[in-house]
Amino acid sequence: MKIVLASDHGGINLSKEIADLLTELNIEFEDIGCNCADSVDYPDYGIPAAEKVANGEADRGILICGTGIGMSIAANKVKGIRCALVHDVFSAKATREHNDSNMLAMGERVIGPGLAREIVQTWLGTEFLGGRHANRIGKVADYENK
Ligand SMILES: O=C(CO)[C@H](O)[C@H](O)[C@H](O)COP(=O)(O)O
Repeated sequence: MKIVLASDHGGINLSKEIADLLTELNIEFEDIGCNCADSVDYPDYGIPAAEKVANGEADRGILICGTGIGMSIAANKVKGIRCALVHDVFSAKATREHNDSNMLAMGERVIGPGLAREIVQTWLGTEFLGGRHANRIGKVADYENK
């Protein structure tokens, strides 16, 4: 599995933590920035990351900003993206099982590194359940494709 990782200035510390985690887990990833303390705009990183997932350059993506909200809003504008804003382990599992989320957004100003690591490991390790949930995400895709 290949992951694309992106953050704005509000998420650089947590982004480094998640990069370390992915390295420890031996998971291939591409970090597209920003890797900078200067103020940047989250769509400039979140949208290119989402495009990489949408076009198959990456299997899934992890986005981090101050709250995760801006990144998730931006990513979900890209066709085919189901980006889940998650700050607890229960939701990390549920959004894979029920939503087949292909991107995860978190906020460095909201949660600490230990919980973020647990969320990422849970999200990466949980499979989509399909069935009734596939019908539901299919309805979202139908609307998106209209
Ligand atoms: O987009 C966000 C909120 O929805 C992110 O948390 C940003 O990181 C945040 O808005 C950046 O804020 P700053 O005051 O410019 O550092």
